Amino acid sequence: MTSCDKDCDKKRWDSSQLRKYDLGLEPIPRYHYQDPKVDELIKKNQPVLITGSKLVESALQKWSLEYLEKNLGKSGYTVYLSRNHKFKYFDEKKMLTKTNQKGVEFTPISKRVDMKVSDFMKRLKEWKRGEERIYLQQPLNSTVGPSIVEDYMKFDWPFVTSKKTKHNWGELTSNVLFISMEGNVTPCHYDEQQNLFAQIHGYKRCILFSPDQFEYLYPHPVYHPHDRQSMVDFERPDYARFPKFRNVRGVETVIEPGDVLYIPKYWWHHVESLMRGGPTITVNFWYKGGPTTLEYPLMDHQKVSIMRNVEKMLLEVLQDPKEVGPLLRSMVIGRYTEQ
Ligand SMILES: O=C(O)CCC(=O)C(=O)O
Ligand SMILES: [Fe+2]
Repeated sequence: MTSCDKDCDKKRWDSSQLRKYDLGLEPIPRYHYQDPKVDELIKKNQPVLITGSKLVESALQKWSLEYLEKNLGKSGYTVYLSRNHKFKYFDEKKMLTKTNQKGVEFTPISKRVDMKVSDFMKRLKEWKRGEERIYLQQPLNSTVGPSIVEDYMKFDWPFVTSKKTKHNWGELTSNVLFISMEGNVTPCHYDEQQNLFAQIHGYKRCILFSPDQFEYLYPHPVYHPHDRQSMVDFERPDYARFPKFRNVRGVETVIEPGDVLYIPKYWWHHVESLMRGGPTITVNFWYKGGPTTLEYPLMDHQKVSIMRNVEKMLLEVLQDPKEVGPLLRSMVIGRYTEQ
């Protein structure tokens, strides 16, 4: 990764702003948006950092915190609160409640609240060490004000639509707006959609792992509220429990305003707003995967999808998440394992 420790015209960030992990990482390739290598990589479902595109140019200079506060509108926005710097996503529908007996007993470490943008911005500005950290994550919808609609319409839609068409993606499902405090971390997880991740303000470090790293990253069971998230805490890996994590291999980059990172579906990603780098603003473009043809040998993400379906089916027939593990163990241990 090109750090800006030295030899940079303008020192934008340095490696002391990156959190430290014991991981084997290579750089993510970066190419100008007109370089044919971009589409070669996307075709192969490989990540690529796309530079020089005009995708969110209409927002680049304009979308300051003040502008967004003034123009996002008065409705409530989804904000996560966390006691530490980690914002590990959880699916409330998978939590055990009176009306959901199939759910898992679980106490989330972060909270989801509805907040007016002005309250969020006030907390962001006045935040002091020791207070809960905050992270706004909300799909852009029709309640945003007219100026934001205008900026949005001026995004380079021909650019993203040509990617969608060329690579046979499905429909655009959402554009999530992320407004983060410096130092916030979205821990390692994968999504089931294609993602063009467009940086608008500040710097984010993105660490990605291929779907073939499944067994090194130990995802929570599918029925768990932390479905699609790694169980490994990158800062204090429990190697006794997750021994294969020592062998995980990934790629990384730091994105800056104007950069667009292609995060292929089922690729794991860990995202951190650089420490002491100020707040960050990102908009993603999430596209459905599109139709898949079953060609053999299967691709690694297709195997992950098969595993997800097996887990879902077992819960469906067993009706109790506690029974899924024992059944899988008695099916596999000693029969499909060496021991
Ligand atoms: O920017 C972040 O913190 C997380 C982004 C992410 O996970 C996504 O766009 O899928
Ligand atoms: Fe994600």
